[in-house]
Amino acid sequence: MEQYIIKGGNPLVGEVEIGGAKNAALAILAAAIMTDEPVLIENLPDVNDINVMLDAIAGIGADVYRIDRHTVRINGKGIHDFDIEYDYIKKIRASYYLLGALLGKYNKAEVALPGGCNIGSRPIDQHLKGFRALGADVDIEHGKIIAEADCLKGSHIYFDVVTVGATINVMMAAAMADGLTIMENVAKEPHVVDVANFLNSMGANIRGAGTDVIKIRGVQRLHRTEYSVIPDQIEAGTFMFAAAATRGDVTVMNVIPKHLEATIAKLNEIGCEVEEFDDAVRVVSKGRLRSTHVKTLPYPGFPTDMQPQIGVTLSLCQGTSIVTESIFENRFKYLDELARMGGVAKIEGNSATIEGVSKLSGARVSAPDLRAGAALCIAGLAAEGITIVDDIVYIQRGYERFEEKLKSLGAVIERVASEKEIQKFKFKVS
Ligand SMILES: CC(=O)N[C@H]1[C@@H](OP(=O)(O)OP(=O)(O)OC[C@H]2O[C@@H](n3ccc(=O)[nH]c3=O)[C@H](O)[C@@H]2O)O[C@H](CO)[C@@H](O)[C@@H]1O
Ligand SMILES: C=C(OP(=O)(O)O)C(=O)O
Repeated sequence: MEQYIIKGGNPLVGEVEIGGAKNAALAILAAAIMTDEPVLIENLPDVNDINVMLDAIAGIGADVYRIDRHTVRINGKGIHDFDIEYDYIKKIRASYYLLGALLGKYNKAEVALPGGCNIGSRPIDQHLKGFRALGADVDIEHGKIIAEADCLKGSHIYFDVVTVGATINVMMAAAMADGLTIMENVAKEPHVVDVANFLNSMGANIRGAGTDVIKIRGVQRLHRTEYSVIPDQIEAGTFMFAAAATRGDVTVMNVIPKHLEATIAKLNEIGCEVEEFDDAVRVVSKGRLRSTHVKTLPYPGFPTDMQPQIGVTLSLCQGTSIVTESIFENRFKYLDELARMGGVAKIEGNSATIEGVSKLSGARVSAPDLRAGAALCIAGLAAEGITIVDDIVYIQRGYERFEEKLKSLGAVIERVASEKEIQKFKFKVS
């Protein structure tokens, strides 16, 4: 098992290139199999979840040709199997997108119940409600979701909760249904818009993505396209909070500043200077930062996927901050790990009260999930002494060359795989 070992205390300084959005790319890869013509996708992040999705679609017969680390050509013509057996696919959340894609194209799909980070109970009832409204029979048997329809028919669907996954999944299936689908109370995240744009570039007729109501007029076939995935707002935000927590000066490059508004607002509130450019944002963090309150909400609210990163930063701000997690009930596990480093927080229900401390001290901690793992690395970078982060396999699900990017900003961090390497690192930096 690999670990990160970090010697904290260096302010992060410099420029860092942000990759394509994992959560947009995963849905786009699934949607790419909905045509029998070749689709070229650029700006893919080279992370584990993407590789699992590529293997899964190749496993059912799609032609997958990796042009380079960030570009792939996919042709769904050869798909011969609508049953996703592939062992790893059930471990990723986005496996559920293959249901919408296969159901839309072939009117049938069998996919293992999805996994993903253990951040809450994560039901998929709204996905199934949407498929059923389109006329599919949906059952769960032996750990698999089995969906089938004679013919999908457009429908009027009101989602009971705002869900990114169900919005995208049902949108994919409806793209090839007969007639008009109207989806209300949908998610407005940038990746919902990106997937709609991608499907439209293949000939779909989807209007309203980015608002509360999406209207989809089904088409009979989709066609070839070339598409570049949007930048990852969560990767960008992670580096922005790393700059804040280490009192650094970091410019995140290749971003869409509009997608980062909630993050920028919170950085301003705690006392960072934030400068916006056309496709870059600079964060300068000087002196002691001050506390603030934050509540996670669907976009354009503050993203739940950035809650651990701001939580760690707030633990180094003067005063008391309250963090309210309104999307997933189990996203505070990083605070228990942070306590080993001197962090002070009290969790009550879906709120954490974080008392700012003047310093954190390095310790051995475990990444409980993807974003919590990244947040603990931020803590290690800001702390005095050496931090070891175990279970970085979670971080590798969603961050490309994380340690290399951090190193380019002056961080002292290594990816190691044994106690011997840990000792070697300690000797080198002592
Ligand atoms: C692979 C991927 O893109 N994952 C993202 C996706 O997860 P995911 O698609 O799982 O998250 P959703 O947006 O669907 O979930 C939002 C809320 O709706 C609830 N819900 C969801 C579906 C459903 O059928 N029933 C239901 O009650 C969930 O429990 C949660 O409280 O969006 C989350 C919210 O932005 C992000 O944290 C995840 O990083
Ligand atoms: C929680 C996340 O991913 P997943 O939904 O795939 O678990 C995430 O990207 O922060």
